[in-house]
Amino acid sequence: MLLVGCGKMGGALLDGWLAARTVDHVVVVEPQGAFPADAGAAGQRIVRCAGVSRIPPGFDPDVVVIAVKPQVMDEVVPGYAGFVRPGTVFLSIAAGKTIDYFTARLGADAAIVRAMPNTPASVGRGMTVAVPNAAVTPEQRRLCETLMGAVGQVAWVEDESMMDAVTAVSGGGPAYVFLLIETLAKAGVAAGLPEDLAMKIARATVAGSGELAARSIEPAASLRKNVTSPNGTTQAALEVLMADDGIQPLVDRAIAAATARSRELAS
Ligand SMILES: NC(=O)C1=CN([C@@H]2O[C@H](COP(=O)(O)OP(=O)(O)OC[C@H]3O[C@@H](n4cnc5c(N)ncnc54)[C@H](OP(=O)(O)O)[C@@H]3O)[C@@H](O)[C@H]2O)C=CC1
Ligand SMILES: O=C(O)[C@@H]1CCC=N1
Repeated sequence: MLLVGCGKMGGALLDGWLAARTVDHVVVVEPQGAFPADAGAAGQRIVRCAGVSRIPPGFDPDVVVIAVKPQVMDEVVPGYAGFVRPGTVFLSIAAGKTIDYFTARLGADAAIVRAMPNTPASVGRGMTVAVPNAAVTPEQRRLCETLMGAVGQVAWVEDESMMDAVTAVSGGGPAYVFLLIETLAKAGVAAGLPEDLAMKIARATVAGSGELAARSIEPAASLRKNVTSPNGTTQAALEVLMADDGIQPLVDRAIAAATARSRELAS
């Protein structure tokens, strides 16, 4: 594997792949980012290069993971056109950047999977949605499925235009959940709790609820109803959160803004 960019998301994926031992030989192109502490553990060879020109000659990766920011893509991607070979698939995790964007710079023969993972991949609980181009072979699709499946769940779509909304919902989703922890804790402080206790119970509640949602087969609405005693305290809160001007229109606006931003990043 060749990993181009090992920042927050590329690093999270590499952490997950190393922990799951999905990869054993990775060349990482990363100007100055941090490396996982266990990089190069027994049986794993992780080679770091400061730039594309430093990649060991003859290195022939089965997959090139593109994990740099969309804003530097124009200067980075053309440098990897030399890796377009029948046995190599490009796996982009960039927000906004379309398959056409990559074929314009790598050539029409390039096998490209556009994917959108999220940072819980670093603990094996990621969610990745992916779309392949016509040059991707069934074997390459399986390889990408194996990589993304090693760090969480995978869903494939055939309609690439869905990727903007996917980016808004699951790509950025962890940030909204962490914001929920912050807002719950702040509200707890406003209601009279000490800051450390408010943060502890907010974090544990979101983490525990996430785990319950992951393990339960009940729909989210049922899990919500299980907490909501008739005329109890949760109902009082939900009447505020589920009012016409409550959380739904706010989240609708947030997701619309992120979706629009993903479309803007395409060019
Ligand atoms: N963060 C997230 O939760 C998610 C991010 N993504 C996508 O992942 C991609 C990376 O985002 P993120 O990890 O957040 O960003 P980061 O800035 O954390 O990571 C990008 C990394 O690429 C490095 N880099 C810059 N130029 C080059 C280069 N020429 N060659 C190789 N590496 C280079 C950067 O180094 P330096 O800092 O030194 O410039 C940095 O470490 C983006 O396209 C984003 O849309 C997708 C899903 C979720
Ligand atoms: O904020 C971003 O643009 C990236 C894509 C999804 C999560 N982080």
